[in-house]
Amino acid sequence: MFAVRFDPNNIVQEAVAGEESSSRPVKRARDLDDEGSNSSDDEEEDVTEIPEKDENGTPEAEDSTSSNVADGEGDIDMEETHELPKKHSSIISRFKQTISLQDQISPKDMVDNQEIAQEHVSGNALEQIPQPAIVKDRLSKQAASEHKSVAWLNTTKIHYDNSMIKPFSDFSNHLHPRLLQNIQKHFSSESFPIQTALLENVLPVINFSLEATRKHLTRRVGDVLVNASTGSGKTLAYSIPIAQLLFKRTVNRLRVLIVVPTKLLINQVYDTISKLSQGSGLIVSISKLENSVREEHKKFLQSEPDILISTPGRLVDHLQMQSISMRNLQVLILDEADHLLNQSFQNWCPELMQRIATDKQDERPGNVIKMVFSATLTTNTEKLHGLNLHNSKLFLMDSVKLYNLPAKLQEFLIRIPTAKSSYKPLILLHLLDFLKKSKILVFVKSNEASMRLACLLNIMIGKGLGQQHAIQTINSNSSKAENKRLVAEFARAHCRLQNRILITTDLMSRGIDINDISDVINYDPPISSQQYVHRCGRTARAHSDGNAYNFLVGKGEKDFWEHHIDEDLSRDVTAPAPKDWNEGPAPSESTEDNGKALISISDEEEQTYKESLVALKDKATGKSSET
Ligand SMILES: Nc1ncnc2c1ncn2[C@@H]1O[C@H](COP(=O)(O)OP(=O)(O)OP(=O)(O)O)[C@@H](O)[C@H]1O
Repeated sequence: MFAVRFDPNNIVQEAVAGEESSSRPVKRARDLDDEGSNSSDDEEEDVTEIPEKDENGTPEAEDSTSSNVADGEGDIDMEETHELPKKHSSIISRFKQTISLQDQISPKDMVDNQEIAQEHVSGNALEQIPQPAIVKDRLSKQAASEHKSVAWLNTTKIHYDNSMIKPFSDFSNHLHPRLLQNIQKHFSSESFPIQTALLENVLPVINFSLEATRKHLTRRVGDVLVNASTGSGKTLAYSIPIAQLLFKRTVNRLRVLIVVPTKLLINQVYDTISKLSQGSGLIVSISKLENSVREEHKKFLQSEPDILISTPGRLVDHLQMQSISMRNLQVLILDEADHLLNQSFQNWCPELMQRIATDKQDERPGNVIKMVFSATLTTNTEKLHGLNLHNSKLFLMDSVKLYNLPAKLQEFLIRIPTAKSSYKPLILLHLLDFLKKSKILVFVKSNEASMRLACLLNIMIGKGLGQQHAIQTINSNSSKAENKRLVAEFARAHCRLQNRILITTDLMSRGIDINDISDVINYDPPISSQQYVHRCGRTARAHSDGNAYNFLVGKGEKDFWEHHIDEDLSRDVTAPAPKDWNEGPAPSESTEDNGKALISISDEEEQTYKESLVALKDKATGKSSET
């Protein structure tokens, strides 16, 4: 998982050189893939764990992609780079999309090619090669935005908004009484907006089918795509309908399969469904890498689960071992679907689709209800097409921008002049001092950078620069157990006396549900709008407040944020607009000029900072660091 090993000798050169060279992100995922797929999207199954070996002693297939993970930058989706035929079909598919978009352009918006041809070839005897129409800028921007979501065109859009909060008791006619009781007891008395939207649309159809004829249940309900912000309660949104569907089942058969990308998510989903299904006798099973596949195989044969939660790799193992049958499958759920669909190992998706068709002896779409959830739902036509969707409804808030941010997220842009980029760690320390009693995640571009930064901050604090903060880092030098312990400790920690800070790579950007993280700092910029959404989504969860701070060095990073991240984002009408920290006011009662306070560095501080860098180097090379 953590492929980049810590090289202490590089520690100081990179502390400075790395900061200086970071004014423009080097390589962007957007350049590689429309989806912005990136290293973190190929991470293995447990954010806190080191790659495991399978029974033969070889690394698990999922881990094979993870060697790129720790270094957030410059990573390329393995599938995109190595599977040429697939790449060709993707290019052809995009070409077709462009042609179809071009068909929608009205003649008045075309720029006359002939005129341009005249300009360029006059005096030249060569004949102009026919060119596609050039679209005027206004329309090209609009077309570009539509082009991004062209994969969603053939869906019925169901819009919802943040006002759609309802008491769960309003659904009492549609929910089994015990299920309603479980929801109110373990979760909440009110549904979140995406839950309201989904329950209103899906529950009546499920209940009608349960009472009338079950024959066409799956096709009647149709497929469900959900593009809802991080922390909006998607897990409960899909768990309630499936609990309602199965609450009165009499024979245990595998009827619901939930595929998630990480072990951590398996546990969260299992916890939710177990609480919901109390009193129903439903058998909910999980399948994950740390369990013995043979033990699981035996268990599933002895007692077929009603609901199985698995990661894709382990699912394929069970399909191949015939541990489970898809014959009675009614619902397939893909959680964090964009992440899952970016994973191509073991060809899990086509393999699963093929197996469903074979076991059900029905290859037509609609033989299983597919529910596809993400905060950054894929806009890749090819990937959605592979799911064989039928009568699909797309739940979304905004049809112009791609992704929604949590309603109560406040974003800050902290612009750092390129000349000051080598002081980034010190500027970070200023910010940490500014935030009080906070639980903070700091995202950096690589595993090594996280270790270096944590070490440097602790040295600076030790030398009297800034206040006391509890700073930890998730890194590969620690054991699997140690990383797990650190995350658990961070989740439990109170911040009454000092800030709790976890410095991490994008390993922590998905699937972490810690509701009291108050601040996320993008110390190194994310490489795509998707990554930004997931990082920021670790705070402001479940309709709580949260802040995201974006360090933007020089014009390059600011432009990148504006044109490649912000452009894809939609914010609720009541949500605060991003604030430029340099223009204040910052989230503090302080009346001083916060922007300057953050980036201005006194001579004394500069001196101590330089000493800290030397101490860091000494520490890395094994010399005594104390002066
Ligand atoms: N109706 C509700 N009322 C209060 N809290 C809720 C409700 N529904 C869900 N939650 C809580 O909100 C938190 C976030 O939910 P969940 O993890 O399902 O979000 P998500 O949309 O899947 O986020 P992400 O995309 O980041 O994984 C959880 O702690 C969950 O228990």
